[in-house]
Amino acid sequence: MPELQIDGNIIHYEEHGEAGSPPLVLVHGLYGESAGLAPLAQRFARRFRVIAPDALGHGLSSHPAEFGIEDQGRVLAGLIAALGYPKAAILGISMGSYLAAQAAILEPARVSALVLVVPKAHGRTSSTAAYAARKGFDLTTATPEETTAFLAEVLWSPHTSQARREEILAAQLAAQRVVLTPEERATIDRSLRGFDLRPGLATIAAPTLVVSGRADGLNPPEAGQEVARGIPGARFEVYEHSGHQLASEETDRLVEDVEAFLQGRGPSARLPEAGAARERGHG
Ligand SMILES: O=C(O)CCC(=O)CC(=O)O
Repeated sequence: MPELQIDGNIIHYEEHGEAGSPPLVLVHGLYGESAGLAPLAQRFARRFRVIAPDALGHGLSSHPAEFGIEDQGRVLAGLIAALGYPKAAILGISMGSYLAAQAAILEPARVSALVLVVPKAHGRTSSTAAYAARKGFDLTTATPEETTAFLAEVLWSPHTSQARREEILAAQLAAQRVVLTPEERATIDRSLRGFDLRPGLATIAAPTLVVSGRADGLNPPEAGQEVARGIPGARFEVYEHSGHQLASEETDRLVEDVEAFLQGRGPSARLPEAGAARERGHG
């Protein structure tokens, strides 16, 4: 499994699709990892070279004792560079959208386009921690099964059938390679405390598509709209049948919308010299 050293940390990533296709970095959500996005990555792989990293503190990447979303943003930009691309599109889901936007703010030259799915611009904590605190649920000690079952209420829209919920849950749990310890979960929670993208949003030059789910109980459409309003020229879509987790037919729509949105943005050719470095990185 490929990995690279970025800013002194090991970053594990998966790749899907043809090596010569335009690059698309796919970033997972809170407590997630790249493997959980494999079904989506494979769909984007028809048109893109999909690079799906495990973010810092997640999956098989390094688990530093402390980090923040600025570190995560730099890692995403560093990964694009280390793979030999001058720039790449980034699609982030939920927490992944915070990290993607942060990368575009800190390293604008590395980001050709942004797709922010169920984002928010700021928070005293993660939306999940805020929700859990309201309900008196301890996220740090709960098992992945307990957490997902607990979050089902806000993750899925009323349109998502019970069968579909169980299917998604089973796939997510099956894709989990690393079960986070309570300390690791607490570190991830701390990494999102007090984050505020608002001052940087106006500096984002990359063409941006923002997608919210109408029934999202974690990051509602108003949160997505705030993000879209802050980014010059951003396009904002609300998917009517989705919650925080996109409905299956609206996952199809996301793939189509993103393909259409990114089409014509210009593939980012790989730099020859950095491409050589990449081969070494694989070794
Ligand atoms: O709690 C947050 O702020 C982000 C939640 C998240 O990333 C959940 C997910 O979609 O994996």
